[in-house]
Amino acid sequence: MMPAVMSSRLLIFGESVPFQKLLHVSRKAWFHSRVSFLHQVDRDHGPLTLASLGFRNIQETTDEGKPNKVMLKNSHTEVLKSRVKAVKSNVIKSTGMQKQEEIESALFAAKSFSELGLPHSLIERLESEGLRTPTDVQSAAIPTILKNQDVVIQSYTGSGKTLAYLLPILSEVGPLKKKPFERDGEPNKKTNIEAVIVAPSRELAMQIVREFEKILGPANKKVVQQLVGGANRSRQEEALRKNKPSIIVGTPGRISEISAAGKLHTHSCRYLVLDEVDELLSFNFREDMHRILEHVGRRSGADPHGQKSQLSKQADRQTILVSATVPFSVVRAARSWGCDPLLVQAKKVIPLESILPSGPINLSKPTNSTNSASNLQSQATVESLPPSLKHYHCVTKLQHKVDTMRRCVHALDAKYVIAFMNQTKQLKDAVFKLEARGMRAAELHGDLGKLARSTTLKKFKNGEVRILVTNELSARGLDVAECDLVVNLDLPTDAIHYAHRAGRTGRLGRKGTVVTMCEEREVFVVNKLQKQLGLPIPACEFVEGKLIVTKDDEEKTLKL
Ligand SMILES: Nc1ncnc2c1ncn2[C@@H]1O[C@H](COP(=O)(O)OP(=O)(O)OP(=O)(O)O)[C@@H](O)[C@H]1O
Repeated sequence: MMPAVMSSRLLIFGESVPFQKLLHVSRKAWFHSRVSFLHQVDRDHGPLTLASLGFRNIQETTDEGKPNKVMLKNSHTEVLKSRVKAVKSNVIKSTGMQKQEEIESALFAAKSFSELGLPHSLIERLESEGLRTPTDVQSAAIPTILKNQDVVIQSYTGSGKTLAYLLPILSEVGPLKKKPFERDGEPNKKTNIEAVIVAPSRELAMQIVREFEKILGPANKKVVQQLVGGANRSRQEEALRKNKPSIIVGTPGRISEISAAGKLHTHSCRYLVLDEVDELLSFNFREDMHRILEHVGRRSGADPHGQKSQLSKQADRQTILVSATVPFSVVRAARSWGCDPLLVQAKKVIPLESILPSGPINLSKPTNSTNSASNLQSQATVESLPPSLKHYHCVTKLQHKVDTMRRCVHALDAKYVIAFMNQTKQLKDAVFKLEARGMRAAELHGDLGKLARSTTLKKFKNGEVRILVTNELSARGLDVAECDLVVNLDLPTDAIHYAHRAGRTGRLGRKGTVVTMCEEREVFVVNKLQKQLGLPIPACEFVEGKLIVTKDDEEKTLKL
């Protein structure tokens, strides 16, 4: 039995850490079990996010009173602690053994990128792009990744998670990397592909490529190459051969296809990043993700099923998992794919081992034992949404939804609107109606060709199109800073989908509004979302060009 220690705020008796056990299971078997777990969670309990999970903010010990693996791996977080100011100290008195951790209470807020251990060349590039101050999640993630830790990065939409992993990678890979004298040890030998970044959609992968190119500068564009589906594969293979990029960014299908054809050599790759990892765990990507996880940063010739070879293989690459929403399936996958991974959030870095599948606890908010599971789960999902967002719902008949949206756009004087629908046919009809009423609208969905999709996105970004009517394709990752209104013309399937859709507005601290249109019979779904998200979504109407919150709802939501 593992003794559990009580903190002043938490009392959680834990599961035994499954990591060692997992090492005995063939990788294929556990990958598939992760996938089915994700589906199980979604089906049975609705969406789970990280903060809906339990944390042990304590160090554990073995029966003999020796520190266990969790304790030993915390030297890094100790280092981080020394760099930051602890805002609160939890004095944990335990049964005779044990140091304590205050990792969760440390405040990570660097005032400049130069405080984070990045090379000068990279900081110069950041400055020339007008990037001076890191966001909270960047302050926490960059030094952690630079210490070669496997990590799961979780923070709300639009908080800058891309640069949080991109900068430490560019610090070690490509022309801006640390000079030998800036490093602690010997410079690494140049390998072929040094970093692989996987994203679930073409648009997101292309956006990540643009972010890399922006930081690398025009002279170094060839360091990074995109391998996305829907584009000419032989041209991509030719570019790989000619340009010898150090970093590739792509979608699972295309990366695994080119890898299977023997045209992509990633065995000595140092970084594997899975952006929107919870989406990448979905059934659709299972085969391709399996291949990527088996090959990237894995030396060939090793026995894929032996425990020893798996351990040595695990040390070969650094695995970085990223999303605003992290269900427990991701936590388990991270433990299996990585080596003692850390969870990095905006203001805390904690060992992933300390997260439990039960008892949703959010350490950033005071809690007590009387909190219901749904309340705690709600707090969890809130962490995936920017705090500056305003949420409303509007009850309307199905046939009036588009007109109501038009009035909503006028009432809020929104300039960049993203409207989500679930079916392509209805989506096209909505665009038709909007255009007929003189609004500049365009459709964006998977049935469109690559060129049409990128042209539409460009038009939306440069303001030619005011309302982008789209589906789940655009819910994740799409970064249009100016987007000031998100409208759900159809309800999202669950709170996680709501969070990603909503997160297209209010990016990086900007203001944003989310309005969900629903029929009378659908109001119960909105009520459920309110509970799961732990935030008020009051009813509103659009009267005389103004958004008016319904009186009853104002009172109800105040009680939330
Ligand atoms: N330190 C910074 N200073 C200024 N702008 C930044 C900084 N970090 C990131 N940004 C910008 O903020 C925007 C949002 O960043 P990013 O897309 O990485 O967010 P995200 O957390 O990954 O969001 P999502 O979860 O929706 O994918 C981007 O346009 C990015 O260039």
